[in-house]
Parts: sequence; structure tokens; C-alpha cells
Amino acid sequence: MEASPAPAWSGSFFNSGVVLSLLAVLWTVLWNNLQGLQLHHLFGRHLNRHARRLAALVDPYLSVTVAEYDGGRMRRSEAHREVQANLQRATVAAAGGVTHLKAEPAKGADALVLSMGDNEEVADVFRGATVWWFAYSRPPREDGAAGFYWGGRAARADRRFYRLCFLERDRDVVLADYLPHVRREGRAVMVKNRQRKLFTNLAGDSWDDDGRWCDSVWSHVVFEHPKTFETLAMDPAKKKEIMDDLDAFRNGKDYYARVGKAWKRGYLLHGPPGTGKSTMIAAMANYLDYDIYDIELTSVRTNTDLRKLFIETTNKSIIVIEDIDCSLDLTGKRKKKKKKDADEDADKNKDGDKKPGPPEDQDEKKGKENSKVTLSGVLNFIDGLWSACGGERIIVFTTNHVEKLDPALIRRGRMDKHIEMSYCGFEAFKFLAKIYLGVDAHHLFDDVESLLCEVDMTPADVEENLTPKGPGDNADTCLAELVKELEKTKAEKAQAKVGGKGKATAEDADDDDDDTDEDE
Ligand SMILES: Nc1ncnc2c1ncn2[C@@H]1O[C@H](COP(=O)(O)OP(=O)(O)OP(=O)(O)O)[C@@H](O)[C@H]1O
Ligand SMILES: [Mg+2]
Repeated sequence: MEASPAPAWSGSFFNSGVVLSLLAVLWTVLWNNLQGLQLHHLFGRHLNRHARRLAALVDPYLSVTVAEYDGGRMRRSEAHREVQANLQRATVAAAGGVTHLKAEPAKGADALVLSMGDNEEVADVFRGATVWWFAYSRPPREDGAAGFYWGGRAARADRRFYRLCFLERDRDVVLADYLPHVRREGRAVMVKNRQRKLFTNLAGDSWDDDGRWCDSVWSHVVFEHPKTFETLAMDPAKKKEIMDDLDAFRNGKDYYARVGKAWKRGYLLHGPPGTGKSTMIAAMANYLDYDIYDIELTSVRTNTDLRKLFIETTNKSIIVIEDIDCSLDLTGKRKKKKKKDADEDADKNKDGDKKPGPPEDQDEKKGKENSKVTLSGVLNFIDGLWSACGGERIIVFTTNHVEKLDPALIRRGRMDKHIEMSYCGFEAFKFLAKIYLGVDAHHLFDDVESLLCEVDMTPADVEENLTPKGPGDNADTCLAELVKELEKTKAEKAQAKVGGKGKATAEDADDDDDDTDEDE
């Protein structure tokens, strides 16, 4: 936001001669009367502009311009958003004064948020001072700044502005009180209308909404996941610990400023598939009322693109990288290992001992090949200088194989809290039984408890067994089904153990033979 001591918009302040001054005084008197009667709304914005120009002859205007982007074209300005939100109120109040309104969906099925379109103007009155807001846009600059890599999509779009005009005599009240008031009111409107969003980055080679070519862009849908901590099954003490941690983070602005740390926190969620890692992220977002930015690393071409995506994220958000171990070859160490593995495979093939591993998903493979994001790029993204921009962001990594991750990636300070999501325990089961079947106790609970101590079953599988499948299903049938499934898994486990032992014994015997040969 920049205040300009220059006179109002296209008109310039001039003061030439007594006649002109007299005319101006007359106009001012007339104008003030019109204002008092609120008649200017009836005459529309054209009369307003002429009237103001004449009034400027005796009392010049000042203007303040609020641009959509600050820092070149890196990030959308908070002030612009707040002014836009605040002007929704003023625009609606202006009734006939604005002829071109923009409508966007708002919270609630049928609601729309209205704001003024380009080249529209709206008046606002604050403590007796009348001010005018004017919305306008300019084409992208052609001086090379538009091609500057930071700008990306934003650099190629029209530049949008709000200009606030007010009389010199109202300078103090507008700058000291009105503008902070606008920002506060704007924030309140934003909170009221806010729809939480789930963002994902689109692969390069795509077109944005305005038909322009883009490298990496965020695209979003409204986030409406039903999972909350109330319906997330896990050890109650562990759940409370996580919720307390999130509360401390949310309320920790002063703390982070005092200790000199960027206001962000990293969570590593690890555990087998189906243990609720993604579900936990949804519960966290619902609890904190944050947006989610789900980064698909294989679609990000370079470290620069990753940084650009990061800078475009807003405050109060959770940035997620799922299955970080599968996303990219993040370390030189792992790359070397892979090369070694490949060499070993080649040797084996030569010997005719071909044991193909699981086929890698072709898209994933292509993504890995196209992406040049490196471990240091990701580390920079988490805790480099840029990560301090904005604040109030949570970064979550998920993985099924925590042991495969480079220790640098998950050390405390980067991933501050490591949360193990594990197989379903008895407490979690009781919780699910209550939610799914509405039962606190049942004679089959003891069986389930002892079986859960012996076999591993994910909450996803327990949930599936507890879900009634037909009209005849109830707590008895569902629990019996679960016990049957657990017993089956237990039997399979025992079978596998016996098989394993048998194999081991046979191998031992072979070894003994070898020893004998050697001795001979
Ligand atoms: N702890 C839990 N509480 C309630 N529901 C759960 C829990 N864990 C898993 N579920 C259920 O199981 C399903 C799968 O869980 P989710 O996708 O969160 O697993 P995940 O750990 O992310 O698995 P993956 O590693 O394969 O991504 C979810 O739809 C959810 O309903
Ligand atoms: Mg998942």
C-alpha cells in the first residue's frame, strides 16, 4: 500500500486565478450540500468525479494505491485481499452506485459474495470523512518483469489495483484510523465468508483459467472432508497430545517471534497403509480451520518451481507431501544405492537369475525422470530463508517407510513432531465400535481384545468389518465378522511361521551339507 501526496487520479491540482477560485468555492458549497443530502448516489459516479475535481480546486485530494501483488509479483498482498473483502460491504451498501458487480460463491449453499468490477467506484463515509475507492487493472508490464521467473502465472495476468481518494483535510483520519479499520473489517469479512480449500499443484504443460501457458500452478476445490478428531480412532492420550500441540502452534505467534523462529511446524506421519495418516491430515485441517496444499512433488520440475509454489501458499495452511519416500529420489545416497541395485540386477540377468522387482508405476517413473527437485531443494523449502515468509504454516510429510528417509529430511527442527500411526489397538477398536455400531460393551469384546494383541489389523480394515453391509446386519453380526476375520489372519500368520521354519530348517540342512563338502 503506498500513499501518494500527489493530487487525485488523472486530474491535477491547479489554482489559477480568482474567477476559478470563486467558481470552485461555489462548487464546494454545492458539493457539500449534495453530500449532506446523500444525493450524489442518485446522480451516479460521473457527477461525483466532476464534482470532486472541482472541489479539488480548493481542497486537493490525496490518493493511496493498493496493488494486488507485493514484492514484485511474488505474492498476493494481504492488504489487497482485505480491501477487496471490506469493499464487498461498501459495494452492497452503495446500491445503485455500482453497475458492474463480480460474484463469487460463498459459504452456504446459495450464498454469493459480491465485489465491484473494474473501473467501478464506490464511496464510503468514515467519521464524517467521505472517501472513494476506485477499482482498475493494467495489462502486464512489458519491461521484462513479466517474464521474471517468480511471477509465473501472476506475472502474465493483468495487474489489479484499488485506489483510495480522499480530501487533504481528512488525511489524518484516513491514514491513521480509516485504513487500519478497513483492514480489520476486511479480515472479519474474510473469516465470515471463508470456504476452506484443498489445493493441488498441476503438472507443468498446462493452461490456466485465463488460457495462458503455465509451469506450476495451484488449482483448488472446496475442502469438505468429514473426518475430525472426534471420529479419528487412536489412543486418547496420543490424540490429546497432538491436539494440544496444534493449539500451542495456533496460539504461538508471540512465542515464535520471541524465540526468533519462523512460525511453522513440521509433522512426520509414518506407519503402514490404512493406519490413518491422510485421515489425520484432514482432522488437523478441520480442527485448525486451515487450508490444505497437497504438493505432488513428481509434478514439480525444478527447485525454483517448488519455491514458487511455496511462496504462493497462504497463511493458516497445511502443506502436505504424501509418501515422501516414493515421490522422488531425494538423496545422492539413495541414487547411488539405486545405481548399485541396477548394476546388481544387470549382473543377475547375465547369470540368468532374473528376479524382477515390483513394476514401477509408469506415471511415477516419468514424473521422477522429469523432476529435478533435489533433497536440498526440499530442505530449503522446509526451512530455508523463504520458509519464513508469511508464517502460520504446518508442513506434513507422510511415509510408509520412515527408515528409508534421509535423516537430514526428518531431523527435529524440520519435522518437529514424529507421529507413528499404528495398527488398531483395543482402545481404538472400542472407539470405532462406538461410532459404527453404537455399542460400548459386548460379549465379543474380550475375544477382539485378545486377538488384536496377537495380529495386526489396520483401523481401515477394522472399520470395514464394522460397517453394516445389509438390512440384517447389526452389532452382533458385525462383531462376529470381525472376530472371524481376526482369527483367519491369526491362522494365516501361524501358517506362514510354520512355512518359514520349515524353509529355514531345509536351508540349515543344505548349509550342513556344504560344510561337509568343504571339510572333505
Ligand atoms: N485411525 C483411524 N480412525 C478412523 N478411521 C481410520 C483410521 N485409520 C484409517 N481409517 C479409515 O481408513 C481409511 C484409510 O485411511 P488413510 O487413507 O488415512 O490411511 P493412510 O495411512 O493414509 O494409508 P496410505 O499409507 O495407504 O496412504 C480412511 O478412509 C479412514 O476412514
Ligand atoms: Mg494416505
